[in-house]
Amino acid sequence: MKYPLHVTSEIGELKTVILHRPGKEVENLTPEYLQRLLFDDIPFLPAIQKEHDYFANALRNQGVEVLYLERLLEESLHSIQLQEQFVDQILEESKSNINGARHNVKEYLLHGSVQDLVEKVMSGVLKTDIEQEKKVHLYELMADHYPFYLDPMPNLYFTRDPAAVIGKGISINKMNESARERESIFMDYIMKYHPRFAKHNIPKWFTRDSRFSMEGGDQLILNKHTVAVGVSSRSTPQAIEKMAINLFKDQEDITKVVAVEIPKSRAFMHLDTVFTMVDYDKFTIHPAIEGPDGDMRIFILEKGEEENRVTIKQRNNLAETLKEVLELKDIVLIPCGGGDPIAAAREQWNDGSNTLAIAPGVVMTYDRNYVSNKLLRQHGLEVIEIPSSELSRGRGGPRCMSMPVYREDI
Ligand SMILES: NC(=O)NCCC[C@H](N)C(=O)O
Repeated sequence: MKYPLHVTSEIGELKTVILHRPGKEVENLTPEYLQRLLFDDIPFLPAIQKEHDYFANALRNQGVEVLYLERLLEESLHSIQLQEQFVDQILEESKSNINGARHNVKEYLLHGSVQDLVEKVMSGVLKTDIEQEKKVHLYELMADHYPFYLDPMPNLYFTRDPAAVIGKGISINKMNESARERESIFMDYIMKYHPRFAKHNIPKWFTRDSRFSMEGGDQLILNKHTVAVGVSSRSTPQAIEKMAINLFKDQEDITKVVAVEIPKSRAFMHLDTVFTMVDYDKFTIHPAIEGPDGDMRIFILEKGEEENRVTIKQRNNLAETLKEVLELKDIVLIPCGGGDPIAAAREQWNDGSNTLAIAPGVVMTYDRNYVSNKLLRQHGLEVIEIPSSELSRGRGGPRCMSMPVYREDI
């Protein structure tokens, strides 16, 4: 069987991708919990599903194999024993909400098909889901005070963040936000138990038991030698260094990890919300990540002399650093919203810089970012637009909504 993981760039022809079709979890959002669950508004489920289906079909029309996270997880939980083990881990990691009610919630989750199990875990378990006569604790009787035993996971359709394939291996991420912490359990199970992945000895460059967080939106593979990682509100320098050491040991071609510091703000939560690669020498950028005179804090990590050490060189200009590490004479930075302060801020808020390259020079973007889309076309890119009224409410774009597992080399 063909080795299932291979990603050596951001732009190589995309062959296989993992998506999650938004489900009932987004209907379990209410205004009170929006901020904690990292949403700015409540999507209309039939409409967000329609837009997501359009996205998946657009990928298929380009010859991309679309795998769904929910199906992969169901196929991974192929024995009763694994289903129980999975539920125990989910309950363990959701402990704040299930004090004393563990047995009831476990029984509720395991009663039914494996599809039901996965759907219930993703959509959350409401106090009203458990029969009234089984409840013995005060908090269980107070659904109005807090409605959930298990919180919903509305951010699951951003499959980019909980894990990232790099080269022949994977980084199973330690999520920074508690609302997203459990999401990376799914990819851990898929890699360990799904028949497509389990029999290959897949290297893990980073694991979710780390004390320090890192999320996939910050992990960009510039070419087969170079990975860029955002130092952001979500990804820590400690995690980046740890992953760099592991990559330098076992991913033969990787020689450089470039840590790019970005402002710690909600609008710029990951590097891919402000910077993506769209062609061999072209990148989208939100100009606000550069300080006055284009200054930034950028660090190039390389393998150190001593075991488990790296050497670090500092740089301060993104364009110059990209030319240096990619060995290019020139590069083009395409500013989100054309650099106009209003259009740039508006389109960046709706993920105007968050493009998904499906081949060199061919990208998927949200239709609403018409200023940025026009500019990308003026720079010679082929732009495939995705409807985005509802998808954009979760604050992520086409790159955030996709986890590439196989790309052709460039
Ligand atoms: N890579 C990305 O930027 N992903 C978007 C994640 C949005 C989600 N609501 C979050 O705050 O984590």
